[in-house]
Amino acid sequence: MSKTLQQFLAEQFSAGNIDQQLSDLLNAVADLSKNINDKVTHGALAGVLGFAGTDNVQGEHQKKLDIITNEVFIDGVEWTGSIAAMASEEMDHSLSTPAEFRRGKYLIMFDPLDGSSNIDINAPIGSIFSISEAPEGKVTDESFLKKGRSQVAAGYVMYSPQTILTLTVGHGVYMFTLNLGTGQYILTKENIRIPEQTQEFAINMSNMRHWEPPVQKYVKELLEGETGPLGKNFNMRWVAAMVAEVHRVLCRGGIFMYPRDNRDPSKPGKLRLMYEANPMAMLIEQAGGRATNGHEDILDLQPEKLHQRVAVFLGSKEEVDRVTSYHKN
Ligand SMILES: O=P(O)(O)OC[C@H]1O[C@](O)(COP(=O)(O)O)[C@@H](O)[C@@H]1O
Ligand SMILES: [Mg+2]
Ligand SMILES: [Mg+2]
Repeated sequence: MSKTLQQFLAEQFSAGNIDQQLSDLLNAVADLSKNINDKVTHGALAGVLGFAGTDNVQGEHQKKLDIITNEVFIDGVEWTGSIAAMASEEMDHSLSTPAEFRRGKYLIMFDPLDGSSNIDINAPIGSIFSISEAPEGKVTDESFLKKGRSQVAAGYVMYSPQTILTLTVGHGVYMFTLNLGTGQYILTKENIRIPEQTQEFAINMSNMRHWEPPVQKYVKELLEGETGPLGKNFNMRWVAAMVAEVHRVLCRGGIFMYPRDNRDPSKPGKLRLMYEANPMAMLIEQAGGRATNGHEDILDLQPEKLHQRVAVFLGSKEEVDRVTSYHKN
């Protein structure tokens, strides 16, 4: 018989890997993702496409779906009794659990809609979440600034031909596919392992002239293929949604890179540490891969700001080791 997400979480609870509050929270995230999936699937019919006419704290133009999915996340988790506060790409500051709901022991951070530029062209998009324990007492933005290694659960939902929820609670990586007939997430892949070697890379090549020397050198070698020092040909992919790139890496290996570049020194990379890089790094490490910022493992970085950006190199270990070592020279 196929295993549902609820059954999987009940097993993880029995094994002592998660407590009741975390189980409730993960079930709530799964439920709200079905709501997002519904809106995404209906697109123009649901009136969710196009710009909202507002900017987020990072100065990015918000799409209607960025705002709608942020509200779906808030409504979906605030009542669970599992969280003390939440933070999101789309909110300037963290939000404590409203007084009418029971305060729980966890913090959740999310990118409610990842891959915003794909929304209007009906290409893959997703949601990313990271869960850690809340401190005692009042929660502020600073309470969220803990190393990624302290996450107790992380995952993403990918809205594409299939809707897939990928999850780790620190004991391997599991994928669940949404059965649209029954509305249940069914376990479809378990104990995912990323091959150590790969011949596939993903990077936005249009930024090449802005990259730092180690990345220039590495990508040049990738492009030289079997005639270069790496001695093998590489294929390239770019979906423009981190969720889809990480999903591909988890399914068949590869290296995904979003390096820092020299356009704006105040922005060390494009991706956000707290609700993009950290949860993805936890999934990647749990699947036997590696995730660095070119210098250190992402999970060991001490965050300084809620919306901090970071360079990202993640995926098959051999290639992430290589590009990371180039940063040392
Ligand atoms: O515009 P580019 O350079 O292709 O960037 C794509 C990257 O930006 C992102 O879309 C940023 O995430 P948001 O859509 O949540 O802002 C990543 O998912 C993706 O990897
Ligand atoms: Mg994103
Ligand atoms: Mg987003």
